[in-house]
Amino acid sequence: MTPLASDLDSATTITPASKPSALLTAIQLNKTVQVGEQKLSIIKDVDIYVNAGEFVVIMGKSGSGKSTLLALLAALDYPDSGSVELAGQTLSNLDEDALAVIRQRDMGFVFQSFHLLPTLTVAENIAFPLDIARRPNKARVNELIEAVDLGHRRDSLPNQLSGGEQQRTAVARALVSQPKIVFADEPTGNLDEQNANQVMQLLLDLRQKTGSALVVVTHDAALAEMADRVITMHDGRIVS
Ligand SMILES: Nc1ncnc2c1ncn2[C@@H]1O[C@H](COP(=O)(O)OP(=O)(O)OP(=O)(O)O)[C@@H](O)[C@H]1O
Repeated sequence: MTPLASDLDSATTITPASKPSALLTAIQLNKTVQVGEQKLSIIKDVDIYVNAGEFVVIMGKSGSGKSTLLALLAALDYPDSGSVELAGQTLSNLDEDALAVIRQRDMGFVFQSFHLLPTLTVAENIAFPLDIARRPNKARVNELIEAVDLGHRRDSLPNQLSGGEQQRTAVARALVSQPKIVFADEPTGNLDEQNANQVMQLLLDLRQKTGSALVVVTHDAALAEMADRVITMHDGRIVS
């Protein structure tokens, strides 16, 4: 049977070779905020890409726009203009419900202030991304609890944990569903040096096992040395 023209079209356009190779691509991102009567431009013409499995660090002075950029890349905030694409899907024009599905399925998050659910135990917090995606997996949760060395605290609530233990829980939660990409905003910012090193090492070890890409905003030069690529921001722009 002769193929229809539309079949030929789709066969020629959806080949792996024709897809962009980067996992995450942001093009010409701009973001302004209203401060009193003034519109302040805080992200300016930012182009960025992250490859699958890559570890990218975003550095820059306080106020340079790092956290805002991370929020735009993770589709936690909308740009004024420009687009963000994850695994070939444009995020910038999806509604909140569609974004929530993508965040659950493809993304993990680690924040400076841990953001654990206060009424859930360590084990329940770690299981949460799998449970809300209706893919419960006890064995995987147990594996992650052991990997972050919290077997003895699995039934504790977050307020019964030290800062390091809370962040180790958050790291396990971020990676439990083997997301395509993990975003971390100052993940070691609230920890002493020893705990910071331990949390970072766990994040890197787990990321290696899952193959997830990792984008980290940090002031930590030691962390930047471990990255595949360091992006430096100044006044809302990428300068290197
Ligand atoms: N909602 C907002 N309203 C007004 N100004 C904002 C808002 N969000 C961010 N800003 C400003 O935008 C700039 C960039 O902020 P952002 O938090 O992204 O910087 P940062 O590089 O992450 O800083 P830090 O290292 O201190 O966390 C700052 O000058 C900040 O004050």
